[in-house]
Amino acid sequence: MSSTTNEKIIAAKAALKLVEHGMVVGLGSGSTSAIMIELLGKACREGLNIKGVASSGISEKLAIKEGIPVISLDVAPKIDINIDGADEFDTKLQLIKGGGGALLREKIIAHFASKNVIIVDSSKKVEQLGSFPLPIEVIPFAQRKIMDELGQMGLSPQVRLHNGKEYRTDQHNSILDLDIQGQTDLETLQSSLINIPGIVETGLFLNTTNLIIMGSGNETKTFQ
Ligand SMILES: O=C(CO)[C@H](O)[C@H](O)COP(=O)(O)O
Repeated sequence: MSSTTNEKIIAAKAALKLVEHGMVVGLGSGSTSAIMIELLGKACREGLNIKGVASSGISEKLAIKEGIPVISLDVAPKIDINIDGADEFDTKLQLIKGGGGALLREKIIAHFASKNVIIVDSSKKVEQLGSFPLPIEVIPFAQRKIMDELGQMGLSPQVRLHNGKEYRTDQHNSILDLDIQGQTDLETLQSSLINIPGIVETGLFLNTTNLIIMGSGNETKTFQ
């Protein structure tokens, strides 16, 4: 097993300790969240009584396979805890997410959750966000014009591809990956992007996270 995978498992095991009987749990997306879902599934099979709200079709399928009762956000009375991964984080608990293309539902769940826990391996910690290209979800109808505008803003948008075709999200939208290196005013960047009609959401998670659990070697480090 790679040291990165080991760190993801260690972080997920630490997060599992925060999940209590009766909770509604937000299920993140990506490889670290998949480990989390597998751990939650095992705990459910051993008697833990929780319900999950999935942030992507892939996570939903995995959760069902693992035996976690999955409910839709609409019928969830609340989300007690949301456990998700990240592509980058800084010590101000700001994140870039969306490497797996699930940023919209991930951000919706994060907004409605009482507590947001991010689980990561140590490669995800950065001084300043932006080495990882920022994913944004856009309506395909407006994609070409949005790309022109983002190009003028110096953000070098790239259309995300999958198997040689344009990637489509669970909501049938496109993902553009932006170069935000050197951008320090992330709140303003978020406002500028979200104000462009056709940009549905961005992968900047600036004020949602309560706790980050990072696997570091055989230990965890926390940021809160
Ligand atoms: O935001 C995400 C998916 O949209 C993931 O949480 C992010 O890409 C991290 O993935 P991984 O755990 O595989 O490194």
